[in-house]
Amino acid sequence: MGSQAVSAVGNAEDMEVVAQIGRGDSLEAMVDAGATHMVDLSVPSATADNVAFAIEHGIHAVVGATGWDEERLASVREQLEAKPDVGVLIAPNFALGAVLAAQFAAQAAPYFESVEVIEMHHPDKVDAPSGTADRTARMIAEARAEAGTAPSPDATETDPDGSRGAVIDGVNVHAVRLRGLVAHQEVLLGSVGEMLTIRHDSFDRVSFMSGVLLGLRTVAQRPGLTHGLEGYLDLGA
Ligand SMILES: NC(=O)C1=CN([C@@H]2O[C@H](COP(=O)(O)OP(=O)(O)OC[C@H]3O[C@@H](n4cnc5c(N)ncnc54)[C@H](OP(=O)(O)O)[C@@H]3O)[C@@H](O)[C@H]2O)C=CC1
Ligand SMILES: O=C(O)C1=N[C@H](C(=O)O)C[C@H](O)C1
Repeated sequence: MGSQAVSAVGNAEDMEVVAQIGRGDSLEAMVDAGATHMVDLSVPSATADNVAFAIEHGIHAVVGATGWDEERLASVREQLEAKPDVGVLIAPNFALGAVLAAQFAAQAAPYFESVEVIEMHHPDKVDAPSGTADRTARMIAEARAEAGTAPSPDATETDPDGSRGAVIDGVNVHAVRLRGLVAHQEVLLGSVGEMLTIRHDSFDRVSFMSGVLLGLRTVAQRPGLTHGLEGYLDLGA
């Protein structure tokens, strides 16, 4: 993702790559190079420190790396209080279709008795479930709670090996890791006699790059923390 982003930014007429940082490199290289924006596509164990450094140095941050829970997001909001002009976008998924699919799933979720999320990725991915699935499950749970929808029915009494997946805010999330895959997600919504499937597929990592560029072009005009690329899109109510 980092290499793809460097190419995408390098090919954009209104942007310039001034520094490329990998594991073991000093973040000071960004400051020395006069960077105004940072794209973080590192790993869950590194991303929070990278963002803290960017905020401290007044650098706008577009973040695609996963590993952002409520506690970390709250910490970013707190750091931004001292830097009110700095913008941070934390986007679990930069692909437009994935952003829309999560929105559609949340919209549909209150109308079905059951809902579960299945995310499918390449086996080199270090985190499970995906940031996208985590975010989708939370959006679904919020929509169902607001509508007063009952929890999905589930008569399971024994599951010693975790076959029912992770449960995020009451929504079961299943993670598949398979060679050949890139990034895919299905939300299954069921009621008696019917099922709606909302599926998105990223077949190539190029699918994420227009979102990275949109983030870079917008983040400075949106001080504070934005969680999810949908915050920069006009998707209606
Ligand atoms: N938001 C989105 O749309 C998308 C987000 N992602 C997320 O982006 C992240 C990267 O994905 P991907 O490129 O597939 O993963 P990779 O593992 O291929 O790349 C991660 C890179 O980060 C480097 N790295 C590790 N630690 C640090 C550090 N402290 N500082 C700087 N760089 C570091 C790694 O270096 P080394 O090789 O030396 O370990 C590696 O080059 C993941 O969290 C993934 O979930 C991925 C796709 C889309
Ligand atoms: O690691 C990946 O590949 C991806 N990571 C992000 C996630 O965890 O949601 C986005 C996309 O699914 C690809």
